[in-house]
Amino acid sequence: MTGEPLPFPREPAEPAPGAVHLPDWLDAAEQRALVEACRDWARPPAGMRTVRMPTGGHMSVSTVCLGWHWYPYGYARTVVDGDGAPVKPFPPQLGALARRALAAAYGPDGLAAVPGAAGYEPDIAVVNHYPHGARMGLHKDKEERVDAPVVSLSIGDGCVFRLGNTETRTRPWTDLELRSGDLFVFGGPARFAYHGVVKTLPGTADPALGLVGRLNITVRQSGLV
Ligand SMILES: O=C(O)CCC(=O)C(=O)O
Ligand SMILES: [Fe+2]
Repeated sequence: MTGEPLPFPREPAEPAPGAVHLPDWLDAAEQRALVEACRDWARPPAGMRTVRMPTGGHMSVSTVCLGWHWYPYGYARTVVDGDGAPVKPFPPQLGALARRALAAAYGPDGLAAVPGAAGYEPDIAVVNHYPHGARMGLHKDKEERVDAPVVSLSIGDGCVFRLGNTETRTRPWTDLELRSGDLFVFGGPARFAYHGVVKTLPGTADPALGLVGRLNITVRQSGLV
């Protein structure tokens, strides 16, 4: 897979108003650095764990949060559904990267038109690891109190990402492939759209990343104090 020419160049796309996909936004060195950072963030205390849902089952992804700890369904400063430790701090470099991401996605002149984009002050990162076979059902990121965009970075195996609508968990939706290094932003009218991961594409990552499965980092602004 890796190293072979792609059948066609992947172009920037706006699959829905406010939702922007920039393929290959992170270079190889940035991806490797984020993989290393994720390894550190994954360590206990307040390390990576699978989230237990109120229905009793566990999510198939493993998750670690920075800044604020997400649990179903809220944010806390400690791992209230785990070891109880204080959540690791949100790294300022991730904030700077996310601001660059918004400028790239919307263009310097487009930022003003997207709520919360121009003065983006993210304070949460949710890091998900998808082992082979993991997926994420359609959901909204709705525990944040403000409508500032969500910045999503994908590393490792590709996946089929489903962007739905804001009203229902049903069609219409758009399926797109997110690959290692891709940036996906959802803000504006797409900020509270349903979305999920239908499946990962095992074996599609560059082995040099030293990563099994897929990593996704979403950067968000909580609006919490
Ligand atoms: O893995 C992805 O691309 C999406 C992750 C996601 O939707 C979430 O963490 O809320
Ligand atoms: Fe989400």
